[in-house]
Amino acid sequence: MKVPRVRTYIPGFDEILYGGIPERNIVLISGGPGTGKSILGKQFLYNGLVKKDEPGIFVALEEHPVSVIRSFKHFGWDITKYEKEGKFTIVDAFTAGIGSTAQKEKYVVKDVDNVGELSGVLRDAIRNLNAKRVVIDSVSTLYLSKPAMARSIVMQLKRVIAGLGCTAMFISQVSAGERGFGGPGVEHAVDGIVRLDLDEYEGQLYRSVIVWKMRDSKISMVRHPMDITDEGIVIQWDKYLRITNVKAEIQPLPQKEIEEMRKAVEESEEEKEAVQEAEIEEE
Ligand SMILES: Nc1ncnc2c1ncn2[C@@H]1O[C@H](COP(=O)(O)OP(=O)(O)OP(=O)(O)O)[C@@H](O)[C@H]1O
Repeated sequence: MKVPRVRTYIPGFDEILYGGIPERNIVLISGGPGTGKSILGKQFLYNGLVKKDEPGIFVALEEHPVSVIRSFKHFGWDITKYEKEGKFTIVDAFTAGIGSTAQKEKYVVKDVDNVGELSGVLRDAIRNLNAKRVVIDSVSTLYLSKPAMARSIVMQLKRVIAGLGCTAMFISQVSAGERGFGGPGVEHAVDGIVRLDLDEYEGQLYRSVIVWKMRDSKISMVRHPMDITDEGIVIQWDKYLRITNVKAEIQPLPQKEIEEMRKAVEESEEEKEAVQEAEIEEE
């Protein structure tokens, strides 16, 4: 059975996922510092609004809400327009409501150590906006001081988010050079894992992305080169990064695989349209 997909519209990302993220999946976006995790999450939300008119929520645990808006704007993504229309909001789990700007925020989590409070605020926000996309930046902040609780925290959030029909990215911070994605409890609890990397070879930094797992989906099995541009993230889905002991080089992917990915993306779009048409006819 074909699973409905949520297109990210991030150049190259839907291709390496063979059509997009399966609906209601919770995807861990894992990576070291500066690898582009936050940008990827923001682009996922912004594209949902622009391309599909799908409301979105950004849970800010690492950045002040003002900085969150600024970094959307840095890429030319006018998120305030959607905020005014009631289609986008920030859940402020950063300021604890302290400060004049913070007091204007509608959705504030006072105690981030209380996942019940966060889930409650998030549930209200999803219902009020009729949100379809959620990004938590970063989920690892929630269990930094209590790793044994990581799995139950992630499961509680997953129940609320997937239960209300949303698809989400959970950003997970790992140390530069660390091989894992966020601890065994979390890695098995989430539906998908995408890892962003920044590696140095011969004095040059290379950005890359690899899909480690995605429930109910075929995935690209190679590491793809990735760029951060003034318009956001661009994944070179038709190339892979070949790393040997001494060097890394960008290689083209076989044409057959390129065609298969391109076709899967086209089909997922056609299927969504067919479902929408069927729904309209039913009404
Ligand atoms: N316009 C741009 N062009 C190229 N690179 C950019 C641009 N804007 C930001 N970057 C790069 O994006 C990186 C930051 O990305 P992002 O904030 O998503 O990282 P992150 O993975 O969330 O990091 P952290 O976990 O440290 O917060 C910066 O290191 C910066 O070099």
